[in-house]
Formats: sequence, structure tokens, C-alpha cells
Amino acid sequence: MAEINDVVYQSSLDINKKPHQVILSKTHLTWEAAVSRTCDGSPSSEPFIANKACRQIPLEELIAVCPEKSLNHSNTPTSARRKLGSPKHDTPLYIEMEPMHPVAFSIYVLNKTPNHKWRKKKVTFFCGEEKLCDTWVVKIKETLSDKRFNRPRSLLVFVNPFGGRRKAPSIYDCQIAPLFELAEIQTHVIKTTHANHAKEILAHYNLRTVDGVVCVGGDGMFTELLNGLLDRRQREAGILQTPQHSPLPPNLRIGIIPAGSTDAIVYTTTGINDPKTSALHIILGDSIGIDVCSIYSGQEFLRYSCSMLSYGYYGDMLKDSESNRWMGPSRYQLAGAKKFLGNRAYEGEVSFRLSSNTETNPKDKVFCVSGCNVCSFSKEKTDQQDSHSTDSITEISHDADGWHRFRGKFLAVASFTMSCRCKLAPIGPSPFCHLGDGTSDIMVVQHCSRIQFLRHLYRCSGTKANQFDFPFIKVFRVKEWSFKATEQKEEMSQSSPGKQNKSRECRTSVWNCDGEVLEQPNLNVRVHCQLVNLFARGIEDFDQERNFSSCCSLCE
Ligand SMILES: Nc1ncnc2c1ncn2[C@@H]1O[C@H](COP(=O)(O)OP(=O)(O)OP(=O)(O)O)[C@@H](O)[C@H]1O
Ligand SMILES: CCCCCCCCCCCCC/C=C/[C@@H](O)[C@H](CO)NC(=O)CCCCC
Ligand SMILES: [Ca+2]
Repeated sequence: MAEINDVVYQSSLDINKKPHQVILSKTHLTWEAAVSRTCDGSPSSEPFIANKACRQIPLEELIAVCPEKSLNHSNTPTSARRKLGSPKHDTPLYIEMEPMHPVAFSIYVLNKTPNHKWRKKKVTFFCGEEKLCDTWVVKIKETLSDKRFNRPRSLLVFVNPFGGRRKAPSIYDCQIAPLFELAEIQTHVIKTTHANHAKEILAHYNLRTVDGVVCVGGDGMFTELLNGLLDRRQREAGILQTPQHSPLPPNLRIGIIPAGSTDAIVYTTTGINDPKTSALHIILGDSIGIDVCSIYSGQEFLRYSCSMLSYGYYGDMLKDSESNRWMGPSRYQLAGAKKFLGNRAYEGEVSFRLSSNTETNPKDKVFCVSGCNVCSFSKEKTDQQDSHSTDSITEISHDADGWHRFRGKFLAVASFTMSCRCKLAPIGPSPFCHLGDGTSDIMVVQHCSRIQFLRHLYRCSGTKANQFDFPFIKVFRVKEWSFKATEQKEEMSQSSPGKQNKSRECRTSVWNCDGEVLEQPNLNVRVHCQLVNLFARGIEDFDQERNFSSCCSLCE
């Protein structure tokens, strides 16, 4: 076997009844069939890839290790068997007894399957004697508990029985609790009884007792946790929540087990809305910083948001859909179709400061992937923000202070702080938006015909990323923006006063803020680069995944 650095422990163990040399290092667990060829001839950095009899698992991908209490093995020494009958018998009778102590242990390893779905895979090692088994289990657990793996030991979990298809309690009990138990994560589980329940608890909970906060629900439930943690942090630090102050980051990571209607945040940060995949991201201690918007109405702080904030079409759609919650996720489609037929436009003024990074833009065809360079670079630059902006936009006015202004009649104004992937929009309504670059993509859909708007919506639901390629759509990458509803100049019909009154109603829309209605039409919004950390790693590059599967036989 080729040389392995930082060996923690090694011995011979049986896998599938064949002896193997097993080595635990600080970074990997490796095993090689004892009779097989050595791994010579391969480059020293990848010594085991060439030899199929060798397996090497990075410890980052080791989910759990457990003694196998119920397993025996043909190699089990006779001490684990009980003699029956009289000693005078020539041939003693033996009955297989369950060993008092385990003589085998299993490891559960990450198995990456297509479409970003993660599962666990089990490999069992037979030790022959209990002491060796105990030692292996202890050594692996000790190594995994090293701080650099950053794995949570204890979690506060909120289950929203009201969101999505109302399946959050069964999703948690049947799929997630057993995984957390396997990984020996302590949990305090709270089933919420009303909206804002989680936020109320987060205001007073002893957060020092947990390593993370998890919700089983949708985007709305995540946003509740986000707001709960951020409010608490600012209150304790004495930070005022005004447009002039920058919020401090919370100390805890947030995990999302998807059980909502859209699940855009989990979809965008893991690549899929799959409860078990999310649980594995949490167990393995993944971490990614995501941008958060702080939203104000004048000087009044309203809330924090991190996915879509949208006025006009999506706001009206959300408001209309609330009364049909019983329908689950399809309520959005019904309300969406109604509002589409209404083709209602609203007057307003959008102002914004462009991103300081002029090398990226909402149409640049650069996806945000796990380990994204744009996000890493933006985080480094966060503290050195400047007000530089491009002059390339001619349709709109801009002031000396770097603010651009855009007035008009809009079907929709939307800011995307992440791409907002979801089932309806598989690469997201703003596909090249970044999770942690400190910016949002502002999209303005000018009043257009139904057929034109339908073409835009249809393209959002596809994968060509061409939804912005229309003359009635403008899109900007911004770090701060505001919206002001302006007076609606409706044509007043002298001959029909009833119609006149009707046209004066509802001159403003509402905001759809991560799936919650905000009634104030006039908003000021600032983006804070990577203000919170999630138990996720962003969407893994497909090429990377392909390379992984060819180098690890567990994933074949
Ligand atoms: N027990 C409860 N009863 C009523 N509302 C609740 C309860 N617990 C939480 N809520 C509220 O339900 C709202 C919506 O929940 P959630 O986001 O989980 O589902 P969803 O709206 O169906 O999904 P999505 O946001 O992904 O579209 C949350 O904002 C939360 O405040
Ligand atoms: C002709 C085909 C038309 C297909 C339409 C495709 C357009 C889909 C865009 C989806 C944008 C989702 C953005 C994320 C929003 C979430 O913060 C929010 C809360 O979960 N969900 C919705 O508002 C629910 C949004 C539902 C939109 C219909
Ligand atoms: Ca962003």
C-alpha cells in the first residue's frame, strides 16, 4: 500500500469476508485488499485510484460510524459462541449467540447520485474481537469531531406543519430524525403552532446550547429563522436597524429541510429540494455564506430577505394565493394564471446603485457554483465598497451620487438576491445571480402585451437563460435600490363614474418578500454580502461530479 501521511490508526479488518489493510489518517479512511497488488506506479497524490481493490474516502464525506450490535461473522472467534451439551461429547454442539459486544462496525459514506441528490452508503468492517472494534469506532469518531470538519453536534429544529403539502412532521420523523440519530446529533424539536412562533422562540432561546438552527418548511419558514437570528444578534449587540447601520452576522448556521411550496432557497443552495440531501449537508457540516437584503420603508426597518422580492405580478399573485393555501403549491399556479390574465401594470420609480464589480452582470452566462470565484472575491472586497458604477445605461438618468433612476409603468419589478431555482424555474428566474457576491439582480418588466409577458414567463420555466432578452425587460446588478410608487395616470371615463371609482382603487401592488406579503409599496433595500451561513455548499459543478464518480468506486 502506498504511503499515507498522518496515520491515526491502522489494522487488518475483514470486508465482505476478505481481509483488508485499513488505515485511518487525519483526512481519509483507506482500505486495500490484503492480497491485492500494491498501488505502485500511480502518482503519489492519487495512489489508490488506479487499483480497484483500494478505496479511499475523504473524511469530509464520512457521515457516521456505528458499532454493529447485531452482527456476527464466520471469522468471529469462538469466544463469541456458547458451547452446548456435555463436555463428554466428542463433537461439542455450538449455538450462535449474539455477541455481548459488537465485533463489527459500519461506516456510512456520502453517495452522490445524479441531479445533486445525496444518499448514504454503508460499508461494514469485521474486526474479529470487540476491543479492536471499540478502538476503531472511537478513533474514527475522535477524528471526525475535529473542529476543522465544523460538524454540528446539537441542533434546534423547527417543524412547520402548515407549509407546503403539510407533510413537514412526517418528513422529519420518517426521513430526517433517523439520519440525525445515526450521526449522533442532539436535537431539540419544536413543532410550530402559529406564524412567527419560531421567531418568538429565537428571541429568547439559549442559543449557546446549539450549533445550528434548522427549519423543516419552505422559504417563508427559513425567512422567519433568518429574521429571528438577525434581530436577536442586532438587539444583543445594540445595533440599530436603520438604513445607516450595517447588520452583524448571526453566530449560527441555518439549515433547511425542504417541506414548503417553492423551496427556492434550498434548491438554489443545494441544487435540489430533497429532504435527505439537506440533512446530509447539515450532518457533514457544510457551510456557505449567502447575501441578505435589509428592507426599510423610509427609516422604518421591515425585515430581511434573501430570495425574491417582487412587486406587481408576483406580489398580486402571492396575495391572491394566500386564501387558497389548502391547495398547497398549486395555489401559486392558479393565482399566477389569474394575475397573468389581469395584465395589471403599476407606475413607479426604481432607483439603484450598480454593483461595484463591473465584470459581472445578470446576463453574463456565469453560473454560481460551489466554491464560486465571484462570491469568494466579493467577500474579500466587502469592506472596501466603493460607489463606482458604469455609465452604459442610457435609457435612465443617473445622479452624481451614483444613483440611477428609472420611471415607468411596470408589470413587475423584482429583485433576485439568488437565482431562485425551483421546480417551476429549474435554472431560476435570474440564472446568473450569485449566492454571495453582495448584489441583487433587479429586473423591471415594462408594461407589455399578455403574449409578450407570457413569452418571458415561459422562458423563465426553461433552461436557455434567455428570459431577459426582450426589449421590455431591463435588468441590472445592484447593491442598493429603492422603489417609489408614483401617481397612476388612469384614463378617467366621464361617461361611467362607477368605472372611474374602480380605476382609483388598488393603485399600488404589494411586495412578495420570500413568499410573505409586504403591504408598504415604497421600499429601500440594501444587500449585505454573505451575512448568514447556511448548511449547504452551493450547486456542485457537473464536471466535478463526473470526476468524483470515476475516482470512487462507492459511487459507481
Ligand atoms: N403552525 C403554523 N400555523 C400557521 N402558519 C405557520 C405555522 N408555523 C409556521 N407558519 C408560517 O407559515 C409560513 C409559510 O410556511 P413555509 O414557508 O414553510 O411554507 P410555504 O409558504 O408553503 O412554502 P414556500 O415559502 O417555499 O413557498 C411561514 O412564513 C411561517 O411563518
Ligand atoms: C407559462 C409557464 C409559466 C411558468 C412561470 C415560471 C416563472 C417562475 C418564477 C418562479 C420564481 C420563484 C422565486 C421564488 C420565490 C419564493 O421566494 C416564494 C416563496 O417561496 N415563492 C413564490 O413567490 C411563488 C412563485 C410562483 C410563481 C408562479
Ligand atoms: Ca447575490
